[in-house]
Amino acid sequence: MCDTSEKICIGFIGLGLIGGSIAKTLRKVHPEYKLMAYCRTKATIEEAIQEGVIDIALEERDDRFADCDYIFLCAPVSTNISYLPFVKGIAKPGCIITDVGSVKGEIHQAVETLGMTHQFIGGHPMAGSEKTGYSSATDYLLENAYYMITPGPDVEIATVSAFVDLVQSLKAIPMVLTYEEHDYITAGVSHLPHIVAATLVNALASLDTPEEQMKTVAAGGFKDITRIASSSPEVWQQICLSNQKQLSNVLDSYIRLLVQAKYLVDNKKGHELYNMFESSREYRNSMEDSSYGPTKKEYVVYCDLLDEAGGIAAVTTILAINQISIKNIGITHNREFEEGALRIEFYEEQAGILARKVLKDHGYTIHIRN
Ligand SMILES: NC(=O)c1ccc[n+]([C@@H]2O[C@H](COP(=O)([O-])OP(=O)(O)OC[C@H]3O[C@@H](n4cnc5c(N)ncnc54)[C@H](O)[C@@H]3O)[C@@H](O)[C@H]2O)c1
Ligand SMILES: O=C(O)C(=O)CC1(C(=O)O)C=CC(O)C=C1
Repeated sequence: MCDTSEKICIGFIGLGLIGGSIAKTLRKVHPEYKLMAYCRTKATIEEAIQEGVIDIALEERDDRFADCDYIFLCAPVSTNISYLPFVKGIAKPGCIITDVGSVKGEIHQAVETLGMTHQFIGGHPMAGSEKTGYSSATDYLLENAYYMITPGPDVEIATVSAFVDLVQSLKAIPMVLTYEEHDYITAGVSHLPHIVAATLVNALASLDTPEEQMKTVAAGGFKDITRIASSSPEVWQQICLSNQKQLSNVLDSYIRLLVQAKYLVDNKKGHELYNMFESSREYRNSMEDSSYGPTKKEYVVYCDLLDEAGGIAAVTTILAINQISIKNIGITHNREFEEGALRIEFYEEQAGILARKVLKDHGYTIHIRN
């Protein structure tokens, strides 16, 4: 589909966390591409141009969208749908319109109504964060993340293939599926957890003492499970409204499990409570690191422990002296490593790279896991 003799041109509507991360990654891996964007906030586009990520700032309904080979809709889900009539009118023949929205059913239905099924490929990177905006976007957010792709029924196979290649070039892992499958899966694995996190935080707020002692002592457990409660209300309001049916179904199943858990507590059903925690532990432990979304392999360093007392303390001290923050640390007993190795997880890719260097400089053997 794309005319490869010309520079590939990609346009964005919305340049926040996800649009910004795709643009930054494209700039890194395809420096020759022409990138253009419209963003509601003028300061954002100015920043993106200054950084060399975006070449051309566009107005909201700019004629120059007609030059694009791909147009990425990167606003909240219903807002993306509202831009379809405009992009349909402006897109040149062969231009593929894609989106990054967390729900796919409604946009595919709108695409069908508008007669755009030959030019729309739904997309959804399963990576993100509770943060919003271009300033939180990175050129590595999508790395090792599944990127779900829901092609319109009339898109040519070669065109889907070219899009899959584009996604792969961003170091994401393409997964092609139907929009119905997509919306069922994401209702369970993403939309329900956001409702659980939001309601859990709201429950704590209403249960807390006047002195806010719960808030004061809230530790790792509460914070781990509620990070995503800080996500954008605008983005999540639209997701919940858009995936209403599937979300309502998974909420029903979840509420049944909560009612069951209350019954086990109320009736002191020790054996059943044990089973509940045992089965959740088994399933959770069976998940791969690579499915942890933004916790990328690059953020994890494995190193052999030197044979000395206080081995872990020595490593953490070296990292602390170099001002490298650790997210998590522990010994891993994996067949890949003969004796077991220290697994150190970092918040950022850069921290992992620096840690590898300083630990090597101190004589540690570093393992890269593929
Ligand atoms: N946040 C995540 O973790 C995540 C992950 C994958 C996909 N998504 C999806 O990506 C999309 C964008 O989310 P985000 O996290 O980047 O949000 P964000 O708030 O960081 O960015 C949203 C962008 O859309 C623009 N925008 C908002 N309303 C607009 C309007 N009415 N007209 C024009 N532009 C408008 C904003 O200016 C901003 O550039 C959403 O559809 C969301 O479902 C989010
Ligand atoms: O890691 C996070 O903060 C996210 O919420 C990312 C997350 C999710 O896993 O639910 C959020 C929305 C998406 O559409 C995809 C990914």
